[in-house]
Amino acid sequence: MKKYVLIYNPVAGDAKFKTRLDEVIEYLQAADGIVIPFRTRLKGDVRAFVSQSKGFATAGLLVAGGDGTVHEVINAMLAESVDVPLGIIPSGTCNDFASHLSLGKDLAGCLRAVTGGQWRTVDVGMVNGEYFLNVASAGLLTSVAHSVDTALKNTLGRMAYYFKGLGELPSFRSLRVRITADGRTINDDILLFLVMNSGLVGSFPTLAPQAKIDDGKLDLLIVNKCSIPELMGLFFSIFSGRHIASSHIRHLQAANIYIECDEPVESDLDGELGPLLPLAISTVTNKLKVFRLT
Ligand SMILES: Nc1ncnc2c1ncn2[C@@H]1O[C@H](COP(=O)(O)OP(=O)(O)OP(=O)(O)O)[C@@H](O)[C@H]1O
Repeated sequence: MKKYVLIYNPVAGDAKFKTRLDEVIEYLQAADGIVIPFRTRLKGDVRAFVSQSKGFATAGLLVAGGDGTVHEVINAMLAESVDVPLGIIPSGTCNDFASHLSLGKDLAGCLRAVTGGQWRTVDVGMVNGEYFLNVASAGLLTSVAHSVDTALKNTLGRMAYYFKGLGELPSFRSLRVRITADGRTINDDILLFLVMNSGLVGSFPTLAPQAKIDDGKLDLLIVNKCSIPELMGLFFSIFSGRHIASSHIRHLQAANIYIECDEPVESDLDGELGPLLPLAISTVTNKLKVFRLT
């Protein structure tokens, strides 16, 4: 019998995943599996559960939630040296990393990836001692994911993010940053930066077209200071991938990135509140396995 644990966030996305637990149990049992479910509550309880369930979850660890829940789970797995594949059941608002893996809202499809037993190794990022799976960022729009009210997210979904983001535009000032990326130094007035693993962030699929989740590198995308009309133009050019060529954008790939700013700026890691700048970011390879579609 294959043994799994399932960590699920009851309030992620539209808060509906919890009504489908029976389907998950039925699917896994039909494939000779047994699962212990764990309902997330407060920050930190995931790590305690992962530590205690270590000897049980020999076939895999499953997570149902959004990018924030996956973030907590991978941090717990890596801190506790849990070396089993991770199965992602996307049920959050954006689910960027899962979308990059082509895991959609089809529950049976995600479970098929788990019971199929095929996995791949993916990179993770590390910033000031904490792991991130998809993105570390700071500046304009980057606090939106962790500052939007959960109830609003449950009802409006992604629109809640977009409304909140639009509200930030008129009052935002640029940040003076110094960035060192694999020995190259950049001094710029910027609106925001994103350090990406998959390149799929905020449901925009093409933010870093060259990004790969197993190349040992992270993709740094900087939006330099510009006017609101220029920013809006940039925003629309993302859909065609033309933003990369814009004079307001700087894009590079690096394995080690150090970002500092004169002000105490907050960062965001996978949609959760991250540490204040400065950020010492590096790529960690060959530490995390994820189930993949066959
Ligand atoms: N039982 C709970 N009640 C309230 N909040 C919870 C509970 N369990 C987890 N959380 C919080 O939910 C947040 C993570 O949500 P998650 O990011 O997975 O979903 P989302 O915000 O809907 O999706 P996404 O990040 O993909 O846009 C974390 O901040 C975590 O502390």
